[in-house]
Amino acid sequence: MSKLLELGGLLEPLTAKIHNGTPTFGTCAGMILLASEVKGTRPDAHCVSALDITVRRNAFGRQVDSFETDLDFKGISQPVHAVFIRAPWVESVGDDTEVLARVPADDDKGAIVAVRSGHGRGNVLATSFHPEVTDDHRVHDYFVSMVEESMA
Ligand SMILES: NC(=O)CC[C@H](N)C(=O)O
Repeated sequence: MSKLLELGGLLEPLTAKIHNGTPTFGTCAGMILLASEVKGTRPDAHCVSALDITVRRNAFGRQVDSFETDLDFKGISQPVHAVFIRAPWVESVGDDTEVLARVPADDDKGAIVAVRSGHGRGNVLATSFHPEVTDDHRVHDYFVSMVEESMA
């Protein structure tokens, strides 16, 4: 993903736009791109460093280890059904990064799978899972609220 952005001359303007405050939501590979540190990636991969997080690519295993589960998501009242497709997880977060969801604690040690910058005020959201493949729009609604707050 970062290679294509670089080849297309988009990496620099996209990075600048995100750092200038444009609300941004990354899912899965998008989370990896937004991270400040990435484990298990190519040495020449770039990241946008819009979130102070360390992520590990393919952390839950190979394509056949893709799975679905229900998650508690901070700011959304009922559990969210989450689809993980060869997903990354977040290994650590900086002081200014809010953890919004983890996989259930008995699975994969309760790994962090949703984060937001700036403790409820930041403009950058990322999930390890793919809310765009379900009919549940609540995570997208959460992002729309972030966009509205950024314009208030
Ligand atoms: N569904 C996805 O976006 C998968 C991401 C991919 N496994 C990666 O590490 O780049």
